[in-house]
Amino acid sequence: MESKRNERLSRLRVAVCAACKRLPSAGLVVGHAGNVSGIDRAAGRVVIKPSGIDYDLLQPEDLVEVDLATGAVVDGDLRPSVDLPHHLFLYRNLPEIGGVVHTHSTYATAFAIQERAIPVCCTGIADVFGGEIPCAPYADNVADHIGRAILATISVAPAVLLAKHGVFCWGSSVAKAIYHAEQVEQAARTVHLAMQLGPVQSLSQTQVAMWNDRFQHRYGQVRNEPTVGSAAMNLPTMASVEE
Ligand SMILES: O=C(CO)[C@@H](O)[C@H](O)COP(=O)(O)O
Repeated sequence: MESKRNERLSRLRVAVCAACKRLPSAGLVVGHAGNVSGIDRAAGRVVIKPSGIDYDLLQPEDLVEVDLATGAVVDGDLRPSVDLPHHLFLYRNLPEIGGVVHTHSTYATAFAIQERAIPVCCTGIADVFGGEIPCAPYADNVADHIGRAILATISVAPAVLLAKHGVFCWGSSVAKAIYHAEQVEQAARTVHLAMQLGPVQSLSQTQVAMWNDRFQHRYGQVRNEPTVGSAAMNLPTMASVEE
């Protein structure tokens, strides 16, 4: 029993470490910005990036393991990401999620600086997000202010922009959370370009629902894992972590 739990947690460390390394390689962060975490709900543990660490040097054993209920560090010599309280807040309030990613990716943060949602104005955004990517009002970094701002803003999309700050995304696994972070930036870049050409109009709710339903339920293969993200990165999914 104990060995299965330890095995799960070490696989989670591998997944979170690989996802961390994906942030700079996908162009979603510069320097030490951003962070990734994953959760093992059966163990009640969150594994998160250490604060201010070089992504190049990061190893699974460097990650910090935290107790979900208390927020106490239970394994790791390094200080956890400064954004740990927001990750914990999301895990405590969104029981279905398995991974959280925070970035300052360029185009998405440009929308956040303008305090503007990314509209659902093309089929790719409808597919992945099922609606606009909303923007939460500015929140300072004290206590659970950022977590509360995100929670109050969530609609259907597994992502929220944070005014004057960046992006928080999540998913049922670490791999899906990273996939959503990549897709947010792709959406922001595309919509930004479209806006240079003239005003953009959102798709109707009916059209958004049709595209999203097909993508979420009939696109790809039976497990419908994202074909970019977990497969391309060969990351373990939360399902395999839970096996
Ligand atoms: O947005 C922030 C801090 O407000 C973070 O994304 C930092 O850019 C990275 O912090 P660590 O995860 O390294 O502590």
